[in-house]
Amino acid sequence: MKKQVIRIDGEPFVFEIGEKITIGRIGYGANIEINDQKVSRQHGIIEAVEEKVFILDLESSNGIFINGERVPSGKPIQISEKDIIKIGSSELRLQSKKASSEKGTISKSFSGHGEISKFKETIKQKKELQIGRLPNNDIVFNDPTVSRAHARISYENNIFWIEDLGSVNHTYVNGNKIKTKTKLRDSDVVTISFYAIGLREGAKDLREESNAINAVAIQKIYPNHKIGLQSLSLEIPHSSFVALMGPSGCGKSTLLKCLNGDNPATAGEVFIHGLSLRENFNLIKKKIGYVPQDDIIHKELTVYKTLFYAAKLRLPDDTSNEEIDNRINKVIADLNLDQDKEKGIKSIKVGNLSGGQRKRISIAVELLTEPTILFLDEPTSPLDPETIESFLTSIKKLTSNRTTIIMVTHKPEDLNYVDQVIFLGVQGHLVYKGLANGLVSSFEVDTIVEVYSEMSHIDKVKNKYIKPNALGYQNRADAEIKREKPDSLWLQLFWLISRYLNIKLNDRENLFLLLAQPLIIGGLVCLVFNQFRVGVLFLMTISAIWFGVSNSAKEIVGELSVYRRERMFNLNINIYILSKWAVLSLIAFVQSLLFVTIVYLNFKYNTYTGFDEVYLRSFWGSTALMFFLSFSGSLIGLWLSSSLNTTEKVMTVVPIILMPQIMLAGVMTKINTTLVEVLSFFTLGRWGTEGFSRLQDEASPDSKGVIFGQVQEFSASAMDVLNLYDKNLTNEGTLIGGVFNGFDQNIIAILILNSLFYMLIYYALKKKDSI
Ligand SMILES: Nc1ncnc2c1ncn2[C@@H]1O[C@H](COP(=O)(O)OP(=O)(O)OP(=O)(O)O)[C@@H](O)[C@H]1O
Repeated sequence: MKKQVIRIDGEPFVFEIGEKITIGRIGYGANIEINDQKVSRQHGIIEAVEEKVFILDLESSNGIFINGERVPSGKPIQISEKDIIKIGSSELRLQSKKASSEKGTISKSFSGHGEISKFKETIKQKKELQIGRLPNNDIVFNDPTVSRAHARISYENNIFWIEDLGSVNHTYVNGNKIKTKTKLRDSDVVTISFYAIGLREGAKDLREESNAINAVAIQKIYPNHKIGLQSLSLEIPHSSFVALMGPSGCGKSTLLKCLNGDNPATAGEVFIHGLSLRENFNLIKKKIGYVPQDDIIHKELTVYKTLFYAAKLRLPDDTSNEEIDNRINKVIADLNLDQDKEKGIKSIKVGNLSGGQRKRISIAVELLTEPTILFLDEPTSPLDPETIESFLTSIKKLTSNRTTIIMVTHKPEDLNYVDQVIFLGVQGHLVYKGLANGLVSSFEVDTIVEVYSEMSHIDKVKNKYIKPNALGYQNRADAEIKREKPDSLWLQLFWLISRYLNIKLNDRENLFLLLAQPLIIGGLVCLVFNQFRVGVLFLMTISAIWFGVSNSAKEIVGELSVYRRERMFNLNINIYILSKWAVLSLIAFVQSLLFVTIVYLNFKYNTYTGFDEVYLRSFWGSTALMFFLSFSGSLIGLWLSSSLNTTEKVMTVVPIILMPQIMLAGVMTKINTTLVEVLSFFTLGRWGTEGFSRLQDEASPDSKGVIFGQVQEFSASAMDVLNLYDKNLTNEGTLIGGVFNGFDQNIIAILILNSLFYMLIYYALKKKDSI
């Protein structure tokens, strides 16, 4: 339906062609109410007949003036964008359509669906209207980002009020989140997800009104001064399927990330369904689906669990399991993933699916939130032609559900499925936007391959460059985007831990190896040491550190695409680190327990060692220390995993981190210079071995033992026995003095190192944020 916009004292009011709009004094049920005693109760009418708009004076007392002249009453007068219409002290102007579409801002008003004056009356009569997702509300917005009971509009003491009912995604008035019950004026616009409500006009879905995307003069310059995108403007209508093409490195992914907020433009502004991406990022991010080039799912989980955890992490907390089940079934059906009803895809592990199915599961994850725009970065690249056909057919079907799809592709055959094409030439120049079948002819060539070849030459690209039209636009790219916390940090932690545990438990082979590690290494320690000595403690320390580092080193780098996508959505960095740490600690505990049990039993009951009194003392103390060292090691591993971008690099660096733990522990060789001592402060190897020795020292009674085959009396403790073998681990070193001279102090030293590693992990993860 075509629309016209009239501005009343600057406030827009949208109406449909063919609709009669009444103008009158406030309180008398007119469509446009003016708060002015000079305005009659029924003052005039505005009506649009096709492209022409007329105004009629209903024999009002004080008349209607056009450009200073009073119009005769009872006679429709045609008005244009240039006319200034005065009614009482208010000024009305017909809005230029050109201006509204170029500026790309949302019209703040509503179609009204013929209910314009009734809305206020309804609130007055009912005293309050509740808005929410469930059918028992007075106004139902059936969308996962709307809470069950989201907000309430009420009428008290002749004033209209709006109040948020503790919703997950909040209620906004004129773009500002409301925290308390707030007065609602006629001109105010309440937004809840992509729905808007105004007193004058009632409720409407913003997605029906405006382009899915309006990009106004956006440009991207990377911090290294590389130009990612030359200034360009774009309008993408809703429910369209758009291909984004261009030669390698021309800026397709850059454009995609500017449009979806993953890495925003450095100039210009993007509007999603009329809402500024920057100002409304926290809302918009929940209604955008984005599947980057890499899959955003874990191979170890089943399809159902993948979707279940994604739903738990992304949908509002008040979404019931039944609603989640329904959504999972719907997205599976929407993507044609339920064809094999017999076997059922839900129980299959993602790792056992084909590339095409995996891509669809990544998309299914995104569809759970019913995104209004779906961004896909080269989804068809790894697929064979037959799979592409069924894949794109199911993707295209989504547009009939009001989803707009923007897909980066290199494949000319993909154009058979899309409505529009955006083509970028080298160095980020926009050279074509329009219908798919007009692409080749617009370049006066015969094939798409030729378009690629032409647009790889900068001189040809410059001739075709479509400069942006951004008249009157103010650059607001500096406006700050604040990330919102997830609804509940505890729930996020709970679901992340639960998912991570599931991933670990489902990877049976790896789990078996993790548990085999302490048994094999612990067994070897018992085998090679026929007497309990400091070397055993040293190896316990190094094993603990090694377990921690190796368990965690691949854990972040291996799921970087999942991390990035979830971070963009609402992942909290501290919660993410804690979830990793919690599960890794559990593994570390089991490993430590197994290791210590073997060593303890061996040296206590294996008489071959010849020591009655010297064995691993303090079973639980040793287990606790080994566990503590192992989870400290896992922080080192997580730090490597978060700061390096490939698993290969991480594995290369692991020995560089591990060797100093061995060399600087004071066991292989004496700590005999200040420099070595200072360096040893930064190793867990040093504090761990020393801690173990002190633990033994404190836990052992003065003892008697067999050394070098002779029974000797010891006035001191087992620690001295150990030191008879190796005096290297001493505190005779220069700097240590009395500061860390004790078991407690060893623990404090490790805690200090842990804090340092934690900060390094946080910093490395934070650095991955583009906004
Ligand atoms: N984070 C970044 N920092 C600096 N330069 C970047 C960054 N990301 C991309 N670029 C540069 O911006 C240009 C556009 O890159 P982009 O990845 O958007 O191209 P593309 O068209 O998607 O490439 P491809 O088809 O190969 O995926 C390239 O020259 C690239 O090197």
